[in-house]
Amino acid sequence: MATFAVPPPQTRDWRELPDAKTIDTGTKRLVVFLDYDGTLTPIVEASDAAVLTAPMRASIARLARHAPVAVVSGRAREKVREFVAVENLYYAGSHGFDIDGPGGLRKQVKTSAVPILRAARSQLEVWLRDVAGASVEDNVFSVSIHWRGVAEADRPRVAGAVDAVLALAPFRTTLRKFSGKCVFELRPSAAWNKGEAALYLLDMVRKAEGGAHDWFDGVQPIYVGDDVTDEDAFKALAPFGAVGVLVAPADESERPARTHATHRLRDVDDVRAFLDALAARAEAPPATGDASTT
Ligand SMILES: O=P(O)(O)OC[C@H]1O[C@H](O[C@H]2O[C@H](CO)[C@@H](O)[C@H](O)[C@H]2O)[C@H](O)[C@@H](O)[C@@H]1O
Repeated sequence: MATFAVPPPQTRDWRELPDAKTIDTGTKRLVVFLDYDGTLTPIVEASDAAVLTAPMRASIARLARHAPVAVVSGRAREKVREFVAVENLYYAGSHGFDIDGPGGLRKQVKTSAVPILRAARSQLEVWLRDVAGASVEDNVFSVSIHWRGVAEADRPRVAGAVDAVLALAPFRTTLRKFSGKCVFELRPSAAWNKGEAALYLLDMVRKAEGGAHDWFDGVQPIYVGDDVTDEDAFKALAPFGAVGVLVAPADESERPARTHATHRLRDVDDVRAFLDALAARAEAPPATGDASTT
């Protein structure tokens, strides 16, 4: 059997990444993955206030006319679908545990954990009801415990409540804790994350297009995200030559210092301009030798 070595993905300081204007998208077929919070909408105080603007919706819809587009979010699939409200996209909610897409595609990972997550959420609501500014968000296949609005002095109480609930049976064996931007997340214990979901979706796009295994040689995956949970996807897609775009404002204190992304953008406005540039490229393919997005 032939073997080949896949180089390990590189981590690097995000401040040293080139910005997305320099991406050579070549003539390959694009497959675009988009995180939601912090990527398509700015980070805001109240989770439910992070609604998509009409211009961003139009840019996503425009690109989706030319390339498969997937939204990969920590939010519940139904909620992110409702917020984005563009048809014919792939939607992966709860960090990829709950997926749907065109043609009736449906994949749910660890459905057995859903009632356990519901029970954990109820416990957390009790533990946190006296902590001003804390909130518990039901993402169906995950639970988000928000502490952005919690006073500095009370933040240890939030972390303590999450750890106390996670120490109880059956949670301690079935759930795992992760951290994001001013949020703790409980997810099912499983070898699944945004990276696995992105690989699954890439293969589903291949199947939908009737591609054989050499189909992967002709595609250019692009993943745009801003949070630590997106690092799994940057890493998983790297062997496919993916362009990983980190949305990282210069003053962003919530960014990890090192990333598996290959490029960066400053903010949500830059993301929209980037999506428009990709769509424009598909509408008027660049002449040979001029394949960048600008
Ligand atoms: O994977 P994502 O689409 O980036 O979702 C990650 C979490 O995003 C949301 O929380 C974050 O954004 C909120 C709105 O800007 C902000 O208030 C919060 O502090 C952030 O953590 C969402 O509410 C979570 O459910 C997602 O898991």
